[in-house]
Amino acid sequence: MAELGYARYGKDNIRLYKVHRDPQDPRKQSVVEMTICTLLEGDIDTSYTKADNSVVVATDTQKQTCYILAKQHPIDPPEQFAAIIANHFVTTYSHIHAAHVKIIQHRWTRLSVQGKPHPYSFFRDGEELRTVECVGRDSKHPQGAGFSIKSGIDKLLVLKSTGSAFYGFHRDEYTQLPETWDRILSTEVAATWQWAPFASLADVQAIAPTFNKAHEEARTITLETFATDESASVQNTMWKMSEQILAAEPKVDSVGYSLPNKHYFEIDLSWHKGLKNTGKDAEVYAPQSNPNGLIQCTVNRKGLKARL
Ligand SMILES: O=c1[nH]c(=O)c2[nH]c(=O)[nH]c2[nH]1
Repeated sequence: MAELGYARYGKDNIRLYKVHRDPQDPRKQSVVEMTICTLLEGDIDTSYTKADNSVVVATDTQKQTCYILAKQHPIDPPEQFAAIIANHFVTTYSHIHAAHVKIIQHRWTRLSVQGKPHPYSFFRDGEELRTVECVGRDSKHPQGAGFSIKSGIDKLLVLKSTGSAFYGFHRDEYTQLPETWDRILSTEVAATWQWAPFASLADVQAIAPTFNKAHEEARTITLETFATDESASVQNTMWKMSEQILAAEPKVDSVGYSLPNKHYFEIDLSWHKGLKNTGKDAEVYAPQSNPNGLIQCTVNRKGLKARL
């Protein structure tokens, strides 16, 4: 009559902070703060259907494991740390066949005092996040053993006050939007890049420095393309960003963007003494919270579609 479909369980919102002290000067420090989600899959159906807790690696155990692994291993880059956690679960427990690990890394940027980087003080320079989604599988998993890793940037808020147009779009009896050759463009960037599959943890570890390099490249490409592209549309600008990330990082199979179009409406003030505030005279705008456009795409490296 009933059978279990989707079944995963774990600990969400595991908050973790790690300090690194310079061995030469222990007051010279760097810090990383992250929020982790672990979800396990495997031969766990009986915990749902038969109240059999013997197959349950408690969610508290999953949390403690993250702390212990953080003590024993580097947590930078987060891609490698996510793979270390996933690998632990699928190799330690023979009935766990996949571990899904998400990491959100929060910003702590070193602050400067009188122009000099301070050895142990940091500030939150924006809500931008670095993200990782890693799945580690053992050989009993239907997809076979290996690691899939998707890196990303989230909540990166940007605005340009000109250099964006939107015209030539389809018009019919439902269309009210006028064409524009000069508009404000603002979005909160969510970008992801999917790495080619890894056969083992050792393969992930072998390219560890590439993860930070790719993050920097993707961030720079996103920001610089946003700024310099004479944008014809959000669609076309995000395509240009995606193409460049694929070109910059050969081990990336596909790139995805999800960009809300955060509208700023012109305000007609002509009712007040003929004040000119539209078209080329527009200076005061009304930022809109909703509704917003939402433009998404995934751009694949040519020839790889089959494996994604
Ligand atoms: O860049 C844009 N893409 C759209 O698809 C769209 N639709 C819309 O109303 N404004 C915009 N802007």
